[in-house]
Amino acid sequence: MTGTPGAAATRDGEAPERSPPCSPSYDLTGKNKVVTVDGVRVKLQIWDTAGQERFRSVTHAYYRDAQALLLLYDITNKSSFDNIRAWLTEIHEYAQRDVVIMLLGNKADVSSERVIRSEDGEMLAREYGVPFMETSAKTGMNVELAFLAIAKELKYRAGRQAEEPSFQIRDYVESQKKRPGCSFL
Ligand SMILES: Nc1nc2c(ncn2[C@@H]2O[C@H](COP(=O)(O)OP(=O)(O)OP(=O)(O)O)[C@@H](O)[C@H]2O)c(=O)[nH]1
Repeated sequence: MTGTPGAAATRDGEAPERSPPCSPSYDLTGKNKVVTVDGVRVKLQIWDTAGQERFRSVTHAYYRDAQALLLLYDITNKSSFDNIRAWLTEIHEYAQRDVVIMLLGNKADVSSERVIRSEDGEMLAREYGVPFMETSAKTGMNVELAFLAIAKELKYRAGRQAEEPSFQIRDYVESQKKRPGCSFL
């Protein structure tokens, strides 16, 4: 799932299935996930696209109707990071205009093999105006937060009341995310 829309989330509907990755302890791309946001259960249907080696063979139908796309790169793999721009261009062309996009730099636990600095991820995210954080499917760092932030955004959009203060997903992620190297995950 690296260098690709790692997970596309819709709140309901049909979606292609794909086996989840086996070894990491936390699954970024399980099929369904229910997240409780302010007492409301938001069901996310999640599907994983092919990896970078199959870049461009992914049918647009995979993400055309998605309400949210998690774009993952691997912090130990430069080409996965370089692919993100191409994906953002694709998404701009084919995805829903108001799709929620989040950029994730995964494998944050393997700092010894890091080739992409956090700042590079942050800069790219800023350029495209999307929230960013580093994650680890192995330790679970920021994994729940990624889904919670998406669920909060989708819930906010679905039930927005005029007097309700607006939910800013980027501010929320910045305030909640853990940085690699922090002793508390
Ligand atoms: N250390 C570490 N390993 C990870 C992490 N996430 C995935 N891996 C490992 O990286 C390898 C590839 O994981 P996948 O999730 O299959 O990668 P992928 O990019 O989805 O692969 P394709 O979608 O099939 O191209 C596996 O050996 C995983 O166990 C992580 O956060 N930390």
